[in-house]
Amino acid sequence: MKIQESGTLTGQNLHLSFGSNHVLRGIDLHVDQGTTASVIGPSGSGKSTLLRVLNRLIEPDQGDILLDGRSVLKDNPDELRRRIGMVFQQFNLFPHKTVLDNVSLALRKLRRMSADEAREKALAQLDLVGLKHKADARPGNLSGGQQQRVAIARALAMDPEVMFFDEATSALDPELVKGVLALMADLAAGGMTMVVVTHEMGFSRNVSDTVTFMDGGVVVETGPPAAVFDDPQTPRLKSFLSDVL
Ligand SMILES: Nc1ncnc2c1ncn2[C@@H]1O[C@H](COP(=O)(O)OP(=O)(O)OP(=O)(O)O)[C@@H](O)[C@H]1O
Repeated sequence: MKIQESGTLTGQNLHLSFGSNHVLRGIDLHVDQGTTASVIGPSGSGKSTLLRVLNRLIEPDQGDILLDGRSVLKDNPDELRRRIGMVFQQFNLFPHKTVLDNVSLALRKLRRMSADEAREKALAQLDLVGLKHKADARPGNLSGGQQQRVAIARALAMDPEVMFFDEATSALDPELVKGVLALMADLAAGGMTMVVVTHEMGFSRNVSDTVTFMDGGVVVETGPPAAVFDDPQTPRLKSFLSDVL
């Protein structure tokens, strides 16, 4: 994996409404380059929406997004999405293409690599996630955990500065969750900058540098895992933790 020397990401006072539903109500989130921020909170609190706003799949109504201290809102949104890799709950692989083609396609189309170059890079990336031997398989013949590791390889192949994970293990059978979380932990330990929306409290506590607890579209508490999990300050976080731990 190529570790980037840039990738400090900041969301400032982000607001977003869907019609009359004010989903993000002034969110601040800061992730230093080389660190992992996890975002936790009850269903509907706005976690996924925050990720989509931070990579400009949805434009914020208000607020700013900075990469390495520079606002990116006036840039072409494709430029930001090129710099941020995204892994979704539902892998989003092309079912009719091989695993290798799934990983190499964007390298050829967006990075204009030759077929040989893209193949080489895709195989190296698949090797990193332990799936080089599945290069010629179709996604449907892989387990959910393997498919998610292919999706991670596909995102990493683009050399992103930051990786976003949106409940990457929520669709997996319990026995497959561990392998994907272990891969994510390896990436974090290797210095990747990551924002991880997760219901996996063990991962959040053990792997993150910071934990942000959202509820009702606001950040209720944020801090290092020990503070958030062992010394919650607000009734809302106390109640959430007593429900999920
Ligand atoms: N595309 C959309 N159009 C309209 N409303 C939306 C859209 N996406 C999300 N919402 C609404 O925004 C709110 C926040 O949803 P979001 O998916 O961000 O929450 P979440 O914290 O990620 O929840 P979960 O943990 O269940 O995934 C919800 O009320 C949801 O119904």
